Amino acid sequence: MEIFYSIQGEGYYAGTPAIFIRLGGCDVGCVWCDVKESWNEADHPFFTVDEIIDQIKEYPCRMIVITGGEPLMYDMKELTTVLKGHNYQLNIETSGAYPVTGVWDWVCFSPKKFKTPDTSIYAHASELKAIVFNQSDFEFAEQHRSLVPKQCKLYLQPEWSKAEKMTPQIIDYAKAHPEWNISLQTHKYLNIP
Ligand SMILES: C[S@@+](CC[C@H](N)C(=O)[O-])C[C@H]1O[C@@H](n2cnc3c(N)ncnc32)[C@H](O)[C@@H]1O
Ligand SMILES: Nc1nc2[nH]cc(C(=O)O)c2c(=O)[nH]1
Ligand code: SF4
Ligand SMILES: [Mg+2]
Repeated sequence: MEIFYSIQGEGYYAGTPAIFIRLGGCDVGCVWCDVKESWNEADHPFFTVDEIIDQIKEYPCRMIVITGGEPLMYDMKELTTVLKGHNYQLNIETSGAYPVTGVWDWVCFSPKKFKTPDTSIYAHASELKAIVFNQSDFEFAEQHRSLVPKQCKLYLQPEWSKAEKMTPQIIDYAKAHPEWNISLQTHKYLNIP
C-alpha cells in the first residue's frame, strides 16, 4: 500500500525511527480500524521486492516495521529473507489471524475479537498489544496473556476514538496489575504518519 519513514509510535519500540512497509489487504474487520482504506488489496499498487529495496535504501535507518492491512495474509518468507539479507531489523505488526511466515526480529501481536488468532502466533509474540475499546477488553487481554511466552512484553493501548474514556481505566488497571504497560499511539499526538 505504502512505504514511509517515521517514528514507531506504539509499543516496545515507541520513539524509535523506523521504515514502515504497509501491505494492502485485510479481512479481519475491526470496527474501529484506523486504516480501513488498507482492507481492499486491489485498491493499492503492486511493488516487487526489488522496487521495495530501491525505495527503502534512501532512508538512513536499519529498522523496518511491516504492517498493513494484515501482513500475515501473505507468505512473508521471500520479502523478509531478502530484507534480512540487506541487514535490516524486521518487526511485524499483526493480528495473528493467519499462520506465521517469514523471519522476524520482533513480533507485535495485537489480537482481535473479530477474527480468532491462529495458534502459531503465540510462541512468536515478542509483545502483546491489546487494544482497549471497552471494559471487556481487559479480560480479552488477560486471556491472551496466558498464551504468550513468559518474557513477552505486555501493553494495553486505548482505542483511539475511546481514548479519553478508557485511558483512566487503563491507568488504574496497569497500577493494579503492574505486569502491564501502557502504549499510546504517540504518532497521532505528534501529527506524523
Ligand atoms: C492497523 S494495524 C495493522 C497490523 C495488523 N492488521 C494488526 O491489527 O495488528 C496496526 C496496529 O494498529 C492498532 N490499531 C488499529 N486501529 C486502532 C485504533 N483505532 N486505536 C488504537 N489502535 C489501533 C492495531 O491493533 C495494530 O496494533
Ligand atoms: N508512526 C506510526 N507508528 C505505528 N506503529 C504501528 C503502526 C501501524 O499502523 O501498524 C504505526 C503507524 O501507522 N505509524
Ligand atoms: S486486523 Fe489490523 S488492519 Fe485489519 S481491520 Fe484490524 S486493525 Fe485494521
Ligand atoms: Mg497505524
